[in-house]
Parts: sequence; C-alpha cells; structure tokens
Amino acid sequence: MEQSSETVTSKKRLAFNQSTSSKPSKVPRLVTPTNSDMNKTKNDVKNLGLSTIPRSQKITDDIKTDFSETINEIQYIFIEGQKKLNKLLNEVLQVDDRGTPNSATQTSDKPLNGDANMQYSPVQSDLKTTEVANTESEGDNSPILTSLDATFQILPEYEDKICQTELTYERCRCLAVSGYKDKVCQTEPEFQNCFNDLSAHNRANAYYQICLNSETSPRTSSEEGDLESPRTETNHGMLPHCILESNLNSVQSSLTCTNENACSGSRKLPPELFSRFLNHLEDYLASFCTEQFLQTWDGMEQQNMARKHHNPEAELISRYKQEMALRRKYHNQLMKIKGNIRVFCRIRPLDPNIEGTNEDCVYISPDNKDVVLVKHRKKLLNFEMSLVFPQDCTQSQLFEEVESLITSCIDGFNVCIVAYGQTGSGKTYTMEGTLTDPGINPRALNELFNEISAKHDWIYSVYVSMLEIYNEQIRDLLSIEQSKLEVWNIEGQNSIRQKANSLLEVNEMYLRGKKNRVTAPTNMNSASSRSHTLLLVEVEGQNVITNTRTKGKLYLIDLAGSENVVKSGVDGQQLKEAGFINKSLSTFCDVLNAIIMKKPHIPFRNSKLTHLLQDSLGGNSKTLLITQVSPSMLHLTETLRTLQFAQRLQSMQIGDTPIRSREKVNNTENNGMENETTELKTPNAERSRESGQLQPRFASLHTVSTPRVSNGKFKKRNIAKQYRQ
Ligand SMILES: Nc1ncnc2c1ncn2[C@@H]1O[C@H](COP(=O)(O)OP(=O)(O)OP(=O)(O)O)[C@@H](O)[C@H]1O
Repeated sequence: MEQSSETVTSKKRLAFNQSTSSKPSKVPRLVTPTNSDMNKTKNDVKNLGLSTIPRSQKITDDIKTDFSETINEIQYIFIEGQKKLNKLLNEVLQVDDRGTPNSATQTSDKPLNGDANMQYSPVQSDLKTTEVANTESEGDNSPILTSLDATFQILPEYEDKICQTELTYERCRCLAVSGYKDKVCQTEPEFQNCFNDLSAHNRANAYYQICLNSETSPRTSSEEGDLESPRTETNHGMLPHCILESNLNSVQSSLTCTNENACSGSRKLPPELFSRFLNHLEDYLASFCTEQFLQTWDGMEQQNMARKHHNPEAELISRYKQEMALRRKYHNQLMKIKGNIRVFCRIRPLDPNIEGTNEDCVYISPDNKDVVLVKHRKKLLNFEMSLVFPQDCTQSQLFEEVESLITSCIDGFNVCIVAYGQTGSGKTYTMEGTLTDPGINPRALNELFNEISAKHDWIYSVYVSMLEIYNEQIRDLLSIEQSKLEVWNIEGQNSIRQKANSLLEVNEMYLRGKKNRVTAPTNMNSASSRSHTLLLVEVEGQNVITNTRTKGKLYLIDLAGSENVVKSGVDGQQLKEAGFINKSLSTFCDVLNAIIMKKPHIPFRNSKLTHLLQDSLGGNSKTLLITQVSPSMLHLTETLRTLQFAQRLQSMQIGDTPIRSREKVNNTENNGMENETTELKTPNAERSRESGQLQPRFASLHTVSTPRVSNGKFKKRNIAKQYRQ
C-alpha cells in the first residue's frame, strides 16, 4: 500500500481536486440505460475516473454477500492502514522543533478509533478546532502557534470539503434510491456529476449503498425529488468514510489536544508536513478505494455474466433453443419413418350382432407384429404395414403413435390422418371414439391445445372447420344453415373456418359438427356414415422472439366406408349415396396411385375430396392412413382389397411429389419460417438424395420383388427365386 510519488501525483486527491458545487437541484427523471451504457467496461470506468456506475440490475444475495465481504476486507485493511497512519503520524510529530519524540507518540499506541458508529460532525469538529485555536492564540504568540494556526486553517477547509462530499454523496444516494424504485438505471448526467464529485471511497460506499438500496428500498412510486429516504447505516459495520473521519478526528484530536495531561508541553507542526500527511492519508485512501471499487465491480460484472439467464431476453432465447431441440427430436422421429406416409392397420373386434359366429380370418403375424396375415383359401397372405393394432388395442395406445403428427402440424407442416376401410370396419370409432373412450379427433384437439399452451415463446391462432362431403357436395358442418360450398371457393372462404380460442371452444365446435353429420342404418352398420367427414384444424404461429411464422393444417378424416351394395342391402337414396362414396373413394385411390407412379398428372380435381386435400397430399405433408379391417371371414373380399391398397401406399414416396397449390406465405413476414423450413427440409432432401443413390442398386430387386400382393406365397417364391439368381 506504499504509494510512489508519481502515484501520489497521478491519483491526486479526488475529493479535493474535484471541487463540488453541490447546489441542491431538482432530481432528474431517470431513464432506461442505452446499449452504449451497457457496454461500458472496466477500462472505460478507469478512464472516466469512476464516473459511471453499472447498469441497473437485480442484486442477488450472492452479490450482496460478495460485496459485504469486500467491504469487510476494506475495513480490515483500513484498520491495518490506520496503524500505518499512526506510524506516519508519529513520524510527522517527531519532526518538531526539538527533534525528539513527544507525547503524541504514546497517544498513537492506543486505538485511535474503534467506534464503528462514530458519526462525522464537521460543525462540531470545526467549532472545537476554532475554540482550541483561539485559546492557544490568546495564550501564546510563538511561531509554533502560528504554525498550528496555519494547520487549523487547513483543517476546516478539509472538513468543509468532506462535508460537501457528504452532501453530494447523500444526494447521489437518494438519486440512486429513487432510480431503483423505478427499476431504471442511473445514467442521467446529474447523477454522473454527483458521482464524479464523490471521492473514491465515497463512491465505493455509495455504490454499496445503491446495491443495498436496490434490494431494501420500498418499491413505491418514485416521485421527482424523492430525497427523503433516510440514510441507513447498515449492519455491515464501519464504512470506509467513517474510518476516514475517525482517522481525521483522531489526527485532529492528537494535534489539537486540549487535554492538559495528555498533551503536556507545546508541539510544533510545520504546516507543510501536516499538509504532506494529509496528502498521504488522502492518497492512501483514495487509491485503495479506487482499487477495491474496481475489483469489486469487476467481480460483480463476472457474476452478472454468469447470471445472464436472469435476463428475460436470454431466458427466452434459451427456451426457444430448447423448443427447437424438441422440434428436431419430433421431426427426427418422423424422418425415421420411411417416406412421409405411414400406413397403420387396425383390426376391430368381432361384432356378434353383425358377423354372428363367423370365424376370424385376420391375424397378426407371430413373427412380425407389423404384418397382417389373412387366411384365404387355406393359405396365409401377408401384408406388411407401418404398424398393426390388434383387436384389443386401446384408443390411447393408438393415439400414442399419432401424437407426433400433431407436433408436426404445430411446426407448420400439413398433416392428413385418414381412416379408410369398408363400411362397419371401425373408422368412426377410431376417429371419434365414444364419450367414455374418445378417439383420435378429440385427443388430437386436446394435445394440440396442450402443446401450444406450453410454448410460451409463440403466439398461436387456431381455426377450425368441419366439412362433410355428401353426394359430392361440400357442406359446412359448423354453420347453422350447413350451406353448400363449392370446393374452389373454399380457400377464399374464411367464413367456414371459426377461430377457437380454447380447448373448450374447439370441443364445443366439434360436438356441434358431429351432430350435423349424415348417418343412416345399413345391414353393415347401425349408424353408417354416409359421407366423408373432414375436421380441419389450421394452426398459425408466430414466434415472439424471432418473428418466425408457421402455418400448419391438420386434416382428420373419417372416410365414408367402401360398400358392397349387395351386402349392405341399400337402395333408393342410400344406393345413390353408395355410388358417390365408392366413386370418390376410387378417385382417392387413383390420386394416391398417381402419386406412387409419379405420374405427371395427378387427378386431384376428379373428386371434391381429393381437390380439398390437394395441399395435404404430397410435398412435405405427412399422411397417415389408418386402414380399418374387420376380422370376420364374412368380409374377406373387402378386407383383401383394403389391405392390398394399404400395402401399395406403404411403399410410396409421397414426399417427391410437387405440391400444386402450396400456400405462398408473404416473404417479408416469413423470413424466419423460411430458415426453419430449410432446416426441417434438410433431412428430407438428404433422404431423397440417398434414395436416389440407392435406387439403381435396388432397381432390379424392386421389379422382381414387387409381388402380386394378393398372394403372399407368390411373393415369397419370387424373392426366393431372385436370391437364387
Ligand atoms: N376397436 C373397436 N372396439 C370396439 N368396438 C368397435 C371397434 N371398432 C369398431 N367398433 C364398433 O363397430 C361398429 C362399427 O364401427 P364404426 O361405426 O366405427 O364403423 P365405420 O367404419 O365408421 O362404418 P361406416 O363406414 O359405415 O360409418 C360400431 O358399433 C363400433 O362401436
């Protein structure tokens, strides 16, 4: 802590050199810090001579403890310094006119100040000094007393400076307190000036106070000129300025001792020596405090860096990253699936009311749970699916395999979940379920709202439409009139979609739509759907951080059942219905076939159903076909037809098909989305490339191994033949 003369000069008395003109002025309105304020470094602070303070921040307990510890350290070093000062004092006092130690040396051995609560009282001290000076001057006109007179002239001046500094400090502190009440940073020039006016040790103290006040001051409204906050002497003990005052008082009392016993004899103190002493004292304290202040600041800055997550912005970004990771996880799950289409098969339980005692002909292969075995003319035909659900499968087990598609829709993909199969095979049961055991539709809506409500970084709008294609006419199941809408009007018809603000609302809409469906009893099903039902959920999202926008569609489709009109025993109106149903189902199959065959023309417009689904079949859309079959021998022919179609779809690469009417999203609005879709498309692109490379190698295999799927034995024989070759 020894200071060189250069250091002494360079650190020239901060408190004295910066003359304070601390006229009380109106407290300025404090403003939020600018970015440049945030970027101030320790060096800036050094260059500015501690003229600024760090940005407003929540001082955590750790920082407070850290600061308290630093202050304790300061105290300790100050006490050590005090001993040094005593020594210095002795040196000064030794240089008297006799050149011998005087009684002040003994005085310095006892603690000069141990009173932590000692309050500085410049007025009292000043009076005392004046009184002593007067007394002395009255009794003796010796040169010693003249010297002392000169000394006393310095002391009041010094005290005055201290007093001014204290006032400035107080004003500064009040500004800080009122600033923290507003939770804003103190960057106003006046505050800076006040802070500049403080001596280094008081800056440290002020800063400490600010830190404490930021935690302890009541969060009441900050009125301009709120200077009334009492200065709190906290329990952190003796503050540096108190120690300085103590030192000064001790020095002063030593020098101006009025106690006859303690100060026997006269003392001489050359003014220049006393002045030198003060310089030493001041430089010592100022440089020490500056150093401590900077160190502490540095430490706090580091801690703040470590606590960056307290910054809500950083928190959001981190949450957003987590979100992106979740997205990738789900997306990768989907990418593991071959192609963008999955084909499930669900075997419903036998219904004794319809199928009687007919024996089962549909099983799950014991060797491979994804293979359906069908007993046909004493042979077992096998059909491989993405997943097969047995008769005892529950609704929730099925939904577990579906729910990742809901996430895809939220992520901005078009998703199409279609239940397909002959009449009475369980399509409606799978999609709608019952009140006690809900199916995919209500579970999907529930999942959708659960997921979007958990994503706090996004704002979502959900729109619901419920349509029915009955006899090739599209009806709006949610409208009261159930008005007939032409398919080509649909994209522009915002009236058919209704905004759902909550799960409650969407469930209400869904139940309303369900009631409006057309059903009729047939031989095959007591409540047969006579139409295709489409529940369309559009999810539009906006990321509040990146402004990314997403737009996904989720089609939940319960197709009308393919029907053997002879078996179902329909006639009249129902026969006409069956004609439309079978025709549109056949178009649906044609469209999917054309996609499989990569034909240049896809007959989307041949039916209202495929026209509607145009933007959700192909491209990056996800399609899930749930093939429903009855296990009964009674429906063998229909079951075989259904499974053959399903198996063909299972092998198709729907993702390579160009999308015809993909919605163009405004580029300016959708920059973030563009990035995201690029990222999300990458695995697809890679997979396409990969499949392109693999294709030549497997081309021959493909032609040979593509079996007449109606005959599992034939398929096996062909594969065996190929291997033999
Ligand atoms: N997995 C299942 N578990 C229990 N019952 C089922 C299951 N699947 C279907 N059912 C029952 O079978 C009957 C016919 O089912 P559903 O109405 O869902 O057939 P569908 O394929 O929708 O027929 P349609 O095409 O004629 O509307 C219903 O009584 C239904 O409750």
